[in-house]
Amino acid sequence: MGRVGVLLLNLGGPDKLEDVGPFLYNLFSDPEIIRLPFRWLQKPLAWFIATRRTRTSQENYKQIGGGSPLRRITEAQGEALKEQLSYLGQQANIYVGMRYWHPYTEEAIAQLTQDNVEQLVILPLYPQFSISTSGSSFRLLEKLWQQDPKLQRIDYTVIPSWYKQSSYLQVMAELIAQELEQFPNPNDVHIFFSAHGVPKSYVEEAGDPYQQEIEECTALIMETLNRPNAHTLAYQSRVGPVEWLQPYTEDALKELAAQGVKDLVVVPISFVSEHIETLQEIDIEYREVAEEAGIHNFRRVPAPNTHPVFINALAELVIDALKNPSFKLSQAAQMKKMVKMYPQERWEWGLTTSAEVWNGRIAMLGFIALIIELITGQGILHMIGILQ
Ligand SMILES: C=CC1=C(C)c2cc3[nH]c(cc4nc(cc5[nH]c(cc1n2)c(C)c5CCC(=O)O)C(CCC(=O)O)=C4C)c(C)c3C=C
Ligand SMILES: [Fe+2]
Ligand SMILES: [Fe+2]
Repeated sequence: MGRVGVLLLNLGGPDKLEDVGPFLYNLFSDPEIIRLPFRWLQKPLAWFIATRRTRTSQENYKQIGGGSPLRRITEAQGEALKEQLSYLGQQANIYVGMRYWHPYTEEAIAQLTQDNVEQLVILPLYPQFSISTSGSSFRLLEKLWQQDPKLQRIDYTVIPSWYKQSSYLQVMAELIAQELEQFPNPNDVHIFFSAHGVPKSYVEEAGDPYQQEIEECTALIMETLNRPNAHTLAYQSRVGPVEWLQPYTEDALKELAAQGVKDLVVVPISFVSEHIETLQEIDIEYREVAEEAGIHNFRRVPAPNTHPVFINALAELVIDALKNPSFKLSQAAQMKKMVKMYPQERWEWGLTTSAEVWNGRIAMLGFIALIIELITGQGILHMIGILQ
């Protein structure tokens, strides 16, 4: 076996408050995050939304110490994975590639080519696949591969999603059980799975398998836990005015409180590391919502981070991937036949010449309206709540 590398993919987060603006700009510039009919509008709109969101987002990062812990935790996971792989007899170099902040995926790719990696396992640190997370990273990697003949010589394989992996299910069940045991009557505690949301159209129009994988993952964790507790699945972190997957976490918490639930354990299900959406959104914002509604005993299950059973899950995934036939980026990006990802797909209304002309005119009007709104602070985006 040649020199082996493992590329861990994650979203990235601002290390300090000054990074928040440029990080948000990178995020909103991604067409897999904001799906627009006109590609040329992407960057101005990204700049606009990022500018308007920076202050609120900075306030949130301030509450968790002034920056995201995602880089530190992901690097620690990488070191622990290297050790565990070596213990299992597999030597490998680990590379961390973030989508929207340092260390960028491009930096990781440059490093692994310099190290002459011959066999590579691409492992997203998202248990479930979504167009907006793993899909976006795969799309970027596909582009980098097409551009670089050196990369094309690497024998690589992709793990598109891994929410069914037995050691992962085991660690989730263990972490939940530990939290349940903190209550006087563990079996009476309500288990609340809070998944990261995505716009409903991703699932219903673009064919994102995310919701189905989240639902299956929840059922598998409950099966592994093997306890009689009642449970709920809801979706957090909605951004913007469009409809996202429902029920929303906030509404579901109020609903459970109205039903008389007093003891609750929240399980963050789309993440494997602590970050702003666990430390700020769940621990501060949703706790407040729950307590105000009457759920007085609110606990949160920690993310797996560097838990040894979780690191072993990652190591098992890598070892299995090296043994199995390789899975290519093009296959991973289009796992389900309906999945539509940019830039391949074009909107139907852009397919005729006259439609293109009209698209351009409408987009120009939209862009002018956007600039006016930016200057005056008044307009449709304020009215519908996308801007404050
Ligand atoms: C606007 C659309 C967004 C979609 C769709 C989305 C999906 C999605 N995101 C994660 C995981 C993470 N998101 C993080 C930050 C973050 N995400 C969005 C927006 C969307 N996410 C924003 C605006 C931000 C910045 C924070 C904020 O201002 O709210 C992070 C990094 C957090 C950190 O600690 O820095 C992660 C991780 C998943 C799993 C997901 C869909 C499945
Ligand atoms: Fe989010
Ligand atoms: Fe996000």
